[in-house]
Amino acid sequence: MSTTFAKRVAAADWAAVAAEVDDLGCALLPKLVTDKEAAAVTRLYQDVSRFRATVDMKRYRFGEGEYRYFAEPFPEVVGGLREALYPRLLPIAQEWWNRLGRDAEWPDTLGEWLDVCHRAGQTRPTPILLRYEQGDWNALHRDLYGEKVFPLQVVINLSQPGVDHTGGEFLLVEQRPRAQSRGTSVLIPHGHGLVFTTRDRPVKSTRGWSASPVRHGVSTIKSGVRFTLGLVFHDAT
Ligand SMILES: O=C(O)CCC(=O)C(=O)O
Ligand SMILES: [Fe+2]
Repeated sequence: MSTTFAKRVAAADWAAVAAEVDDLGCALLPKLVTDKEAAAVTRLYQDVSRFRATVDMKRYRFGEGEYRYFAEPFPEVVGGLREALYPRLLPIAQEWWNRLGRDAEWPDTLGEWLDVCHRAGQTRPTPILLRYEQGDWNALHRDLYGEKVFPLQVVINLSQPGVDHTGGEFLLVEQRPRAQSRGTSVLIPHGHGLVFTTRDRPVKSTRGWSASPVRHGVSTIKSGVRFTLGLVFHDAT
């Protein structure tokens, strides 16, 4: 079964993905979940036993909408994709830290990296299922949960833009050194992933590489409902 997810992830042109992430801070991935899987994961939202916590985004001023943190054991597609994506994102992360003169501490497999997180006290799982209804939105933010950070993450649109929802564009804002910020918006196709910068990334200037902080969010859902699966690669305190 894990080979299924590895194959889907391998279908991306990873050299092109790396180049685009270097250019824009984010890049679309191929279809990572089938329509059937997307519907099944969406349906899980109602089964509270599959989750460890629910967050009302308005209450924390995170925007409006709701999300739930998956509890272990994860649905196969969640665990399988997270594991298959990690080794593909790893060389990009390593190259970024190399450019920034930082120590790249991530081991070769997700399991080993999560052990590192756990030893540092970041023991709680971070995959989330988000639900946005009409009028909901996600404020620009960064998913940092402690000192241990993996610099890239993936979000998958379980809904079909233009059919299940209008609006609800993924937003990315990059703070450039000594300049105004740059914004990018992406309408993520049904079942596709988007890889994006979690905290900061190297940007080249005349003075060499410097780290540009990046934030992400979601524009207001104009109509319908939008469910997404968020895969962060570090665990939480
Ligand atoms: O719903 C989205 O597109 C983004 C959700 C999010 O903040 C995340 O995946 O970290
Ligand atoms: Fe996020």
